Amino acid sequence: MTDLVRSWIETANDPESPFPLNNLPFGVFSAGDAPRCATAIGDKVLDLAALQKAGLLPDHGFDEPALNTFMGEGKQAWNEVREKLTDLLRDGAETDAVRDALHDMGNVTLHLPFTVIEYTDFYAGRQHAFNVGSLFRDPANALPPNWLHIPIGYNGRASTVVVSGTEFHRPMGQLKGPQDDQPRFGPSQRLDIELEMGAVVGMPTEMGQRISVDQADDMIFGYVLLNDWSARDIQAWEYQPLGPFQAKAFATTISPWVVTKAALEPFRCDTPPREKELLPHIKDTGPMLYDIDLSVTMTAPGAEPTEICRTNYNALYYSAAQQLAHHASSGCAMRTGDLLGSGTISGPEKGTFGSLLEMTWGGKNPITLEGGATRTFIEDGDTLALHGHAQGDGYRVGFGPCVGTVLPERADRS
Ligand SMILES: O=C(O)/C=C/C(=O)CC(=O)CC(=O)O
Ligand SMILES: [Ca+2]
Ligand SMILES: [Mg+2]
Repeated sequence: MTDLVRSWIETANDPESPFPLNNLPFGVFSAGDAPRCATAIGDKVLDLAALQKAGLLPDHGFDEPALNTFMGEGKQAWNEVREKLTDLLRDGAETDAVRDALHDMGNVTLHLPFTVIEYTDFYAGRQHAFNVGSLFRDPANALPPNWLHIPIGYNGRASTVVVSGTEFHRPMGQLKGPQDDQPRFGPSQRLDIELEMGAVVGMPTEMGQRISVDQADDMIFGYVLLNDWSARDIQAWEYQPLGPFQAKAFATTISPWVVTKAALEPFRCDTPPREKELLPHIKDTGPMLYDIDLSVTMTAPGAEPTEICRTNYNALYYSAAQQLAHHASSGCAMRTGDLLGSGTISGPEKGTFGSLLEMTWGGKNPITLEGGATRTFIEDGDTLALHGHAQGDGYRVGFGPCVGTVLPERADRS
């Protein structure tokens, strides 16, 4: 485990700060002007477009309103910028040029950090797959027969991936409960969250090109928190045989900062023991997961937040590198700005489940929130927030907020 790298920006040295010099995540901000690329340091946002203009950083398109140009340049460029920023921000290195490019985090707007080109969602949490299989199908055969061999996924929607803080309306859809003769069209009554992490693809592949797990790992630029909002009633009626469609297409929230693989390197850890030997194209090549503490809070209107789940990214069965290697294995081209959802992260016991569907066991066991309200699924005005950080020795690597508030359904159709 590495130690805290001290910065001349004092708030970055606070052991509770999500953004010490060890982190240096990438995002996009504006301060009443044009969005451009930034990093976070302590309670400040550092304008990378300004540093690029001043000649303190090479031109990686930091003046653009998305990180895609930089993300497509690959590992060497990513690491060079990280080293340069570390030199500029290190304790004792204070300069006017860098000080002038800082903004208070509280005074800026954070935007979607990159243009999401495509969004694929996986299903790599073993306990989640077991729980959902038990609830939707048959507890005796909860895990599908392919699950221990393939990182199962489906192609989701990039069009509705939004940055933390974006509100959205309750989704409408076709609903048919087990007791109903006919489906009807209406607002979802079983709106849920999914606690996931997103892997952000930096380097692309060509159509037909196959990659090893290690090559896939090198292509990943970094990670975000990801809430894959899910309408369980729409899902239950629509999902066979082609998988989720409208049930997960209406909104997906990500955190505003992409935490780089370099920052997470000290927190690498092993995948779990393999119950079936994996095929060569996705075999483990070393520690492939990360030790990242994750939690979820739920807040009813006017009340204080309640922590409803605490778990760890290391509860997954497949790593993002294995998912990416599998994704490209047929010859599918992967592109800069592809977003891969990990799948819902649920640990083995109660209190570690990453969706309300599991926490309330299909809506049968309500949970009680601060202020006394009870919930099975999400009600209008509720706010859900994912939190995540890797804990180092005297510092932490945080992801920033991943928050969304659900508004009532839209009355109109326009
Ligand atoms: O019916 C199923 O088994 C799948 C259920 C899901 O909710 C799929 C999904 O979003 C995968 C995940 O987040 O783990
Ligand atoms: Ca999901
Ligand atoms: Mg340019």
